Amino acid sequence: MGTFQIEGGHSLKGEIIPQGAKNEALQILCAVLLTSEKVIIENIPDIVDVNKLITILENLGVKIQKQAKGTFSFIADDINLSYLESDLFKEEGSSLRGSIMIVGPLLARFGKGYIPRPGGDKIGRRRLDTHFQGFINLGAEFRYNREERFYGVEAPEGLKGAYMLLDQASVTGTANIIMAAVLAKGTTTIYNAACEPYIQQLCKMLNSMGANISGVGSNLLVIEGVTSLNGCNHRVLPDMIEIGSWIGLAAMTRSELTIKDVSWENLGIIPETFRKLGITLNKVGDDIHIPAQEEYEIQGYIDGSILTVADAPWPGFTPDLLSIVLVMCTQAKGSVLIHQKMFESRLFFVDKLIDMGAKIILCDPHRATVIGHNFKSSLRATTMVSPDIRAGISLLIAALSAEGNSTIHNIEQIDRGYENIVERLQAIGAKITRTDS
Ligand SMILES: CC(=O)N[C@H]1[C@@H](OP(=O)(O)OP(=O)(O)OC[C@H]2O[C@@H](n3ccc(=O)[nH]c3=O)[C@H](O)[C@@H]2O)O[C@H](CO)[C@@H](O)[C@@H]1O
Ligand SMILES: C=C(OP(=O)(O)O)C(=O)O
Repeated sequence: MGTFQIEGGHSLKGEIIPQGAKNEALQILCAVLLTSEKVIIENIPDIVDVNKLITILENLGVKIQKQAKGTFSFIADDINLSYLESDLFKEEGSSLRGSIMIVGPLLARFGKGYIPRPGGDKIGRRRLDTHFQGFINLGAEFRYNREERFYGVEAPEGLKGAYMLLDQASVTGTANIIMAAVLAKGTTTIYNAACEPYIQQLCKMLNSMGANISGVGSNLLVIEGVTSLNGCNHRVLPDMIEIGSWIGLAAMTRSELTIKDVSWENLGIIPETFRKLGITLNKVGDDIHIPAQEEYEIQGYIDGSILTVADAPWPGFTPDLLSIVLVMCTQAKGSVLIHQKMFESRLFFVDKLIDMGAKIILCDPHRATVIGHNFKSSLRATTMVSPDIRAGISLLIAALSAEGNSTIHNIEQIDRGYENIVERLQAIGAKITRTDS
């Protein structure tokens, strides 16, 4: 188990370059299975979840070559479908959430797709009905082995386009159905589609491969099926969740930071949400410049009532930044209600912040009220265990702000989604070291 040792209470300074987006990369990597031609992807983050998916692709027979840091070529011209029935696949496929998105492309191209119950954060129920109902709508037969928790879809005669209204705007579900539908016969209409930048990027990539998807960026996608797709070059966007994490870090440590090349146009409501919490964000070209701020004051509503930050499908605020916003508010001037609507077990980590001296009331599993200290008293250093990826980075930010030495165990959770974090934080002045045992 890996551990971070952190000496907190120091302000940081400098530039930080965001990695490529984890959740986009996971979709884009699965899409290489849709063609036998060469696909080149740039800006792939070097993080555990992405590397696990690359291993799965390798075991499926995809020829993969590293061309430069973050740039790989993929050729899926000789796929080994027997891997899907192996014990190795049961182990590897269940170790991350993103593996679920190999099912759509495999079903579309080879008429069958299997997956063990995928892993990912333990942050509440994470059902897969939207994915499989979508495949059934396209004509696939579905089976589920309850004992082994193993899912399968088959369509020996091929898929047929259909109209569907998704029961929820699932991000990976929409990606999976899109990847199945691009090679289906006829027209598929997906209403209540998720439209996060991850999905928009996937659609752009698929269109550049010869797919015919319209409505990109909206919740109504129309896909005219084609018989085959060709290769392409694709570049993954900067990770908006990492960008939000660095904004939270700058605020909590009262540091001046510049986050480079953030792709402002793809950040949606994220900058405005941080501004409502009193953070100054300057747009300098495509960078975010955050000046060192002695304090940041949470704005109220026009009628004077307390601000709520809640998650929602895009263009709403992403649930993956709520833990970071929460930790940041522990030192804000004012109070806020954090409402995590999507996941029912994602706020329990606040116990650790309460141990550190934060003023938080967990109202119920979905809602927490935070009363900021306005830096009148700092958080206390402590020893903690990272429960999930975003709680993990939030605890790390708390530790960097707290006076004294903190220890965070189970940092493998953070490794899932943050590249080379120790070196990158050290480069801006953080006192952090890592031990692995
Ligand atoms: C690998 C990957 O890309 N993971 C992301 C993806 O997970 P993932 O695609 O697994 O998440 P889903 O979008 O399917 O659903 C997330 C949760 O929100 C609930 N839900 C979803 C849509 C909706 O309209 N109403 C609703 O209540 C679902 O029931 C579920 O509990 O999207 C999540 C939601 O942005 C992010 O937290 C994850 O980081
Ligand atoms: C919940 C997340 O990831 P995953 O869906 O891969 O568990 C996340 O990135 O915050």
